[in-house]
Amino acid sequence: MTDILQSKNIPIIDFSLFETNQPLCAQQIKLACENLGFFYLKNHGFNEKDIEEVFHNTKLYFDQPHEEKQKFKINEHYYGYIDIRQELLDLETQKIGDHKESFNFSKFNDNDDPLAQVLPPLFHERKSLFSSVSKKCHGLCLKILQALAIALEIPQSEGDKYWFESKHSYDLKSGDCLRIIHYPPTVIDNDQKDIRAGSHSDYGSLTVLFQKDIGGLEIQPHNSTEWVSVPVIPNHVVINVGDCLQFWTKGLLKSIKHRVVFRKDTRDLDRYSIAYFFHAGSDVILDSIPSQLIPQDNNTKYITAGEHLQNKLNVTYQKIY
Ligand SMILES: O=C(O)CCC(=O)C(=O)O
Ligand SMILES: [Fe+2]
Repeated sequence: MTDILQSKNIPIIDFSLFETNQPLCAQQIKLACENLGFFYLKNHGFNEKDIEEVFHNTKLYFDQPHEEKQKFKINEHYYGYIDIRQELLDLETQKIGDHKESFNFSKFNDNDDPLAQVLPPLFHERKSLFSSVSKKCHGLCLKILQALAIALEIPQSEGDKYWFESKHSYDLKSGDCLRIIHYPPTVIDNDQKDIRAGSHSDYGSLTVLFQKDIGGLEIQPHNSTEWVSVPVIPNHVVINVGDCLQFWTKGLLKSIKHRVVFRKDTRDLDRYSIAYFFHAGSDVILDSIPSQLIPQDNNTKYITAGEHLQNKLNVTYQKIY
């Protein structure tokens, strides 16, 4: 209950509005992205059974022996298994890596791509489930970007509501990734600071996040030092803006910091989450930006074109290899 109260400032948007009242849906999404960059969606169109199945297989996968998981460890494209403490998201304050393990899936292309990710047997057998959820996440993000383009009034000459969409086709080469995450209970005693996922912002366009049962996700609103809990609300997904969208809109839409902490009541329990990181095609990120995306009276310090994203990418690679 406390959690729900704490989350009162995080908007909950009914996504059935996208079909019934697109202008209203567009305004609500734009407002949420301008203020907090984080919001819940209900009536998002996912089949709850599919999401349950993904969580079920996520647990089965991480329950396997360590050697089994290591057989498909993270590759140079950032797909595969990432071990506990291998990723460190907050370089400034963390002394040890995140207390989590994860598995990154690349996009699922139907053609026989010789470079396609080779999946562990457990996932290979359930490829159609993971492929369908990955594509649904991608499709949902495209709709959210359409809503944003409507609210930002991108003119027809620039591609109107399809401006963002043209840069995010499923077949473009991009950093898109479906990630399953397991946060085991902490093994460090209470006096030492341990964290499930250090403070960071996501560097793509949007992230779709499915939480289940165990909370711990927190956000730090823009210009604030406070951390606000993002509790689990059954059948709701969490959406957040990434750095790329903040960059394209010169800070109008906010990519804010978030982290996953050990809460006292659940520090002894395993936590699982599923995230979809939605990215623009690598070759089109720096294409020209319609002037409508540049707010007229914005005091936000601009992020330098591309450098920020590049830095983030380099950081990601450095900490793994
Ligand atoms: O597991 C979560 O709730 C959040 C994970 C996250 O922020 C990330 O992997 O970027
Ligand atoms: Fe994140």
